[in-house]
Amino acid sequence: MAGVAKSGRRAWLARVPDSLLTVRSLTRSYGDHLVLDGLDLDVAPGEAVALVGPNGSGKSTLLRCVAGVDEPSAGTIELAGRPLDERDAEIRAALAVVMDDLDFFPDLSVVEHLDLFAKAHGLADAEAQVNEVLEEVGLTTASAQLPGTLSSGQRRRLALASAFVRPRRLLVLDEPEQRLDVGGVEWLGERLVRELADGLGVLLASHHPALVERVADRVVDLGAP
Ligand SMILES: Nc1ncnc2c1ncn2[C@@H]1O[C@H](COP(=O)(O)OP(=O)(O)OP(=O)(O)O)[C@@H](O)[C@H]1O
Repeated sequence: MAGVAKSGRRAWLARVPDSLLTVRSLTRSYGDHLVLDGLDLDVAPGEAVALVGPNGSGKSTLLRCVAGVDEPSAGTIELAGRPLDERDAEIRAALAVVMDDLDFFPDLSVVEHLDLFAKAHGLADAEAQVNEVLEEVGLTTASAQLPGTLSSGQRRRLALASAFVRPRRLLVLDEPEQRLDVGGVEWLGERLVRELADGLGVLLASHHPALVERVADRVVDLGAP
């Protein structure tokens, strides 16, 4: 499957040449441990690229570099032709990230978290958007709860919901299927397919072959020799 665009469902992608995410010669080492060695990667609008590979092969490292929370040792990352820089408001507005290590404000409820994300990004209809996403991820009845009182799967749903209440052009998702129940993974796949149909780009790392098969146009195996 690697490097091969799926035909049919999104065959029109062949006519969308612009790269949303452009990674060139990306190298990341920790001390003398070379994790990523001169990696090139493109994600086009409406395209999903899945990173697969064994534990420790560098998937999260790559995603952290793309998310701007880790510094490449060498190489360049551009989003819609602009160098990745979290001080750039357009970059911040374009990039929605859900990483492996979930991070919440302990004193903000579920609905307050989503409000914060929506309002921070200047969403005009923040309340309606938040309510819609709460319903979609099944957290309406838990909306007044603090993150610490949620189950681990509910916390994952909250993290995903935060990405869907804000503007975005590229979704960066590190093992988004983690801790979701069967229905949750089903919903996630369906939601990502809708995001792709709306022209968003998706870069995800996953250990869930069925999710990868469902959403990914291309698979990059970081464990391949
Ligand atoms: N801050 C760090 N300092 C030192 N080594 C690190 C650091 N971050 C990651 N590494 C190393 O980089 C390698 C790649 O880690 P990474 O988390 O990217 O793997 P992964 O493919 O996401 O694995 P998994 O499937 O387990 O999530 C590992 O050997 C890890 O120990």
